[in-house]
Amino acid sequence: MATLKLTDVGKTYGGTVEVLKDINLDIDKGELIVFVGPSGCGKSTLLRMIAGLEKISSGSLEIDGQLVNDVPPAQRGIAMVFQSYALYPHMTVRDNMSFALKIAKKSKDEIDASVAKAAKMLQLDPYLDRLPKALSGGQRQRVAIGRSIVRDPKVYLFDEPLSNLDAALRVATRIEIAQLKEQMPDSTMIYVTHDQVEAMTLASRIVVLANKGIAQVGTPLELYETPNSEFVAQFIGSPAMNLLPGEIVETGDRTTVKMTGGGTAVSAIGTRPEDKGKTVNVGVRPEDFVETEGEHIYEGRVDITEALGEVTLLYFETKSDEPVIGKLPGVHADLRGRQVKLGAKPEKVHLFHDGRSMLYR
Ligand SMILES: Nc1ncnc2c1ncn2[C@@H]1O[C@H](COP(=O)(O)OP(=O)(O)OP(=O)(O)O)[C@@H](O)[C@H]1O
Repeated sequence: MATLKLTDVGKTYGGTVEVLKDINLDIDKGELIVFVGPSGCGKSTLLRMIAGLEKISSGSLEIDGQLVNDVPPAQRGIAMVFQSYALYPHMTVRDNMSFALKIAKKSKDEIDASVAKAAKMLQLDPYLDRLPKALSGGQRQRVAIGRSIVRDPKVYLFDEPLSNLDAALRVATRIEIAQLKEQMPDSTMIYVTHDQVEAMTLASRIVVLANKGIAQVGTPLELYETPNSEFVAQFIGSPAMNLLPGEIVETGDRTTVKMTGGGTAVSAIGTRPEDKGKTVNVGVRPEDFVETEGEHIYEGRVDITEALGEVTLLYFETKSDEPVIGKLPGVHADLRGRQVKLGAKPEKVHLFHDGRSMLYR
């Protein structure tokens, strides 16, 4: 349905507090874009500017090629779903879902057809005559989503829609949102969340916001496999990517790093002759460590094990404050106290210089 184009978008509150600057982003029709980033980085502000609930301080926002900076929210063809469902408590589910269409003076037949279609998509048929208080949190959120679907908006905006739900309901409702998206392949959706799993599973592309701007945009796997900075590397993935210091001793198609703590890392990221001698952080994801007899990136003792059922987290002893964490499938409580040497495949060894990935120079 709709494309969005943000050009040099910025937001300053009260003329002095700059929250966002130079946001450039093209969103294609049918995409589900997820905004993530540390608390206070401006995710909700950006969403609210797109919705028209917050004024855009600088730059331009186009929806389907039309400049909408000064178009009021109701005329942008956008529907927003909040974490608080904001349902009318005295109205039935049916009336809640019909309300906007009644205000828009649609015919009864049209309203009934739209509500029936949305109710079917969201499996709300059995609850249409109930009041919101007789629904679970997940069902209420589905009604809130249903209320936006009946309006057939060009763009759906979700501001942490699942954050009031308990863990099990979050999972169930997340899957429903994914199914809903499949049923509406052309709808454009933008979704703000704190939850890594929601971001990784729902997004066609993730936008990582930090330091007033966009740190990186990419598919979930692009961000996971080729983060452009230490920040993104450590923000996406849990536990975070390990970073261990070292110095480049050999450049070329493959790069060899002498580790400060002893040992050697080989990365498949290529470097130029002038990179020799540069200090770097070697990045390895917890699940990419393998025990080795040969060249190692880390050598030390397993300090603590955390068996989570499907995986065990291994916390290795370190001399610095930076933790070194490994992740193994299955239960391995017996590894505590063991002395290990860890390596990783060169394809899994990231290199960062001055906080930036050497892959992106
Ligand atoms: N009306 C306002 N006036 C002044 N500053 C504001 C206003 N609204 C938000 N801010 C500030 O703008 C920044 C971004 O807020 P925003 O709510 O967009 O962040 P967020 O990334 O959504 O945060 P969280 O993840 O905690 O919800 C914050 O530092 C916040 O204090």
